[in-house]
Amino acid sequence: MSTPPGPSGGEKAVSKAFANIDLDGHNLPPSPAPSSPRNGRKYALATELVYTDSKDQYGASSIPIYQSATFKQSSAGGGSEYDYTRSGNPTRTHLERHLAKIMKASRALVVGSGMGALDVITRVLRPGDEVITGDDLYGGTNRLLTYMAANHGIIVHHVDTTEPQKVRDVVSNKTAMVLLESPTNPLIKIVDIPSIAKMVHDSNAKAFVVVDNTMLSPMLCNPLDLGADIVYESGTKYLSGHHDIMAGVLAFNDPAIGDKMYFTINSTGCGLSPNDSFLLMRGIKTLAIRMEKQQTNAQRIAEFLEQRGFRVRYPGLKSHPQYDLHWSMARGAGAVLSFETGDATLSERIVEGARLWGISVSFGCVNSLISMPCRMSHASIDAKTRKERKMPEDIIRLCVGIEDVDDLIDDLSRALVQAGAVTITADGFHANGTAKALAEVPIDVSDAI
Ligand SMILES: Cc1ncc(COP(=O)(O)O)c(C=O)c1O
Ligand SMILES: N[C@@H](CCSC[C@H](N)C(=O)O)C(=O)O
Repeated sequence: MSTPPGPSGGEKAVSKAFANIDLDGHNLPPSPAPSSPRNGRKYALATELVYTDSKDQYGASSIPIYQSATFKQSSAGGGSEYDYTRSGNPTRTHLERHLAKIMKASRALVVGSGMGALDVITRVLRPGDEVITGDDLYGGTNRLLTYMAANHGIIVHHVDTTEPQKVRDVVSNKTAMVLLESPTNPLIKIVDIPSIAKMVHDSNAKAFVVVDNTMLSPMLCNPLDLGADIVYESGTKYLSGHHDIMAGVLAFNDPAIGDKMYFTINSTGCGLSPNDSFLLMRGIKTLAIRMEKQQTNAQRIAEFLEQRGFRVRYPGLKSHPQYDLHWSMARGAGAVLSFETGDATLSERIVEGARLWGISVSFGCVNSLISMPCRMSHASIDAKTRKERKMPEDIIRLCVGIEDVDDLIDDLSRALVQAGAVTITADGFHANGTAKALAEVPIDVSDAI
């Protein structure tokens, strides 16, 4: 891995912008609230999400959109806090400081998409470096790593990250990065982040442990507290919450990592635009209330499907084989669940029969979505690899929104009946055929490669 270049124009402007350190050692003001009210108690995250302060000349209660590419300097020597929006912009900085606070990081940076965030992170890799990652991971992540392996000389090991021993077996002094998702997308497998992070750091102090926290958001999990060096997420999902922007977020505690990532963002020009920074900032304020409602709905729907005899993957269900592990790391189960029918054509009929549930990729939005990952979000993983990784072609993913849960259940029930996935009985209806047979076999999270 390369060492970061020394600061030049743009970096100087940003280090100036990060000159204030709060009581917790965060380089954060003016955006966030003070870390604790007068009695010394920490503010709850729901409070921190909403509260922001700024030095705006008119006291604007929401951050103004500094829709300007350039900033006038007071002298020929430049040196003002901002000079050019690719290098830094007040709206983006406000958002980054707010995110650092809520992600419990010393620094956060924002870019144009979740994949953009991973691109920034993986630019530290050099030919010959090795990356260890999961066998169930988001299709776009798999695609980027495959591209890097084919074109940039990176060696990628896909292992079952639900078993830390499998990671241990491949860690070496060539390991530059261990990339984890938990829960995984779409098999909802849980990864023991603290054990893997400790083991990786003990084996190779130079390796970065990177966690994609998109499925939980900072509302439910802080991977930096669990031992990760870098956390990133797609701001397109829960953080913004309305599927009206694309964004990516990165956060770290080590200033050297932050400088390296900032250098890449400034060099490649992928920083989030002022307008999208404003929208992401607005979305974040309602994260707590959205997530609370979404996961309450998700829990009801997961229980409904399980009671009706389907095999359901959701960490809010006691039947999830890694229930305890999940709750040792997270404050909630999130709002993405998947279930199987054992028959891809049947799944297709269910998905197409839903009306309230939009057939759409993505998750974390206020609207409920239904999809077939193997044909949609994970279609970029070829069929042979999906088979090797034991990804069920019939799996249906539900991304639960904030609608009335009974309406969602009604709509899903109608789709299940219409598709012929259930048999109507005196006490309601129950999964039949392949779905029923599948549910009799408990989920084995380590059944992939
Ligand atoms: C787990 C996960 N990580 C990263 C991404 C990439 O985010 P984006 O679509 O914002 O690039 C996605 C979805 O796209 C995802 O599901
Ligand atoms: N066509 C897109 C698919 C995006 S999937 C978005 C999201 N991460 C999800 O899991 O639904 C692509 O090729 O990337």
